[in-house]
Amino acid sequence: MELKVYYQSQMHLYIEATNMIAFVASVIISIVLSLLMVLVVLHIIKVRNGSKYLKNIKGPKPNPIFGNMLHFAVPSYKIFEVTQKLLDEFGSNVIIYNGPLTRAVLITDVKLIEHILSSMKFIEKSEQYEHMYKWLGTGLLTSGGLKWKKRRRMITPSFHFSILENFVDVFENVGDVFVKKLEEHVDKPSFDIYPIISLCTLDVMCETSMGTPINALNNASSDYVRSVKNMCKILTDRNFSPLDRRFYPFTLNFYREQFALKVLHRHTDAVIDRRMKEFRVNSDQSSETNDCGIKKRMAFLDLLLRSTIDGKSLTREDIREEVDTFMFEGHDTTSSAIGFALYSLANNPLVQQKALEEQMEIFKDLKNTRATMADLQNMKYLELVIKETLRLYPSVPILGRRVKEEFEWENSIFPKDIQVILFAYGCQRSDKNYEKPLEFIPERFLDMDGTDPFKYIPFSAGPRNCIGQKFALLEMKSTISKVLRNFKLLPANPNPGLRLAPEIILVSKNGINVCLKKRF
Ligand code: HEM
Repeated sequence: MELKVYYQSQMHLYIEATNMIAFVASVIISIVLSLLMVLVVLHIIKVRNGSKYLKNIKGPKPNPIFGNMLHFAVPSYKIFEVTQKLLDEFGSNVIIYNGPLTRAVLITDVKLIEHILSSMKFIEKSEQYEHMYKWLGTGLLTSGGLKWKKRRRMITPSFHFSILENFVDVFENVGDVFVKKLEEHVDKPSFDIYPIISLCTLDVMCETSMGTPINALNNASSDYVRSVKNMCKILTDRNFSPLDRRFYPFTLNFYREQFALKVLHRHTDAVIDRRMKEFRVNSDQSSETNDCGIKKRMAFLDLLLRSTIDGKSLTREDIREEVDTFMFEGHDTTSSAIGFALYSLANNPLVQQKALEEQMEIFKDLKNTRATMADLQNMKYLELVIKETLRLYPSVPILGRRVKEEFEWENSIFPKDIQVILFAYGCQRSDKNYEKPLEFIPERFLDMDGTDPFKYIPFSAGPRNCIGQKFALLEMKSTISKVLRNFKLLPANPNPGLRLAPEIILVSKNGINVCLKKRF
């Protein structure tokens, strides 16, 4: 009898629990359905109301829930293919719904690119750059408005010729270690050169921006090096995540980011504190010379310590923003460009031969000479090779801006706050802008005078162009020249080619594979 009562009560509990679950499930389903309904209605209203705007700009039909994002739900190395199809179908500017209610315009029209890039009205960055705030704060790359203007004015003199000249030694020293590392791969039929280049450019940026070597080439597993790499990966993941940003704190990357940030900021803060102390101690003497009276090399950090805005020195946080920005913006961009330049030289033997002949004219002893600033400036053909590399493989393939003011363009009104995606990669590979656009022809830059400068924007253009482009060009010349003089570059065997993908920078998902033979 007791057992029966027990079973009955258990059964009763079971039915109650089942009813409760069914009730909760139906509430959740109703909420989700209502939200979807609201989304669909808002989407329809938005699309209808939007008809006043962007009248002459077409795009694929958006889905009320995902917008056009399902088009981009492909492996990252297929994104360029998808984008090209959209441009072929809808013209040189395309509307893309990057969510149910938000849209952006993908732009390859050179005149429209010029209109946006050349104007002080359109200097605000798009919302993707906000993912970088935790690491870079609002330094030169991510800031906008008055803060950006003041910082730009303050930092511009740090890239003066006389300051860059001091960095040539750093390029050369790190380049020597780089060549030693490459020697470990000589005669292999194929190897991915990119990871070694990336450590090389990290070493250059650490020493030039903080004045402290990190020796990444020989210590790739140091906490700082791993954290820089992890942060770059996390930023890429966030840019392509279909998850709404509000869910980010519930992802593993959020915790990885916290950890990486601690390491990165601790390192930069420690270097800044040390240099600040030295600066205070030396401020009565000339801190620009060492104990023997020899002129010391100034890192960007030292220049920032001496800078003022509105008569006030920068705080530690201000300086950290800029130093971290140089670390981020200066290392991966340059490694991408060096990687694709070496790949292009390996796969274009006649171009490589011409570049080598130029090196032979400049250096009597190809192997043991260190390049000077004058040597680097004499590398005219190598400069064409680098320019052509950045045309076909722009390190920053996409530039994002948020339009802060409504404007009209060829009978289409661009609404305030719309995001525009300036597609440098598409523009620089279009047959509207270049003959034989997919061929690697450095000589094309010999007679580019008088053609539209906005069809070539690897360093962006206008007021927010790359402040580090001269630095980057010198670093690239120094590094590529060393590789050319020490090794013959050959295509990888077998040659897997490149699987290009627009991450934060342009990458090849299957690596940058080449083969090296020693020249001596
Ligand atoms: C091949 C190498 C490089 C390429 C292709 C490149 C490209 C670019 C591009 C396209 C922008 C504009 C980004 C945007 O509007 O979102 C930019 C901005 C910037 N770059 Fe570079 N960059 C390179 C190297 C460097 C180096 C070596 C440094 C530092 C030493 C640097 C520092 C910066 C900074 C601080 C900005 C922000 C400028 C501003 O908004 O005022 N870049 N770069």
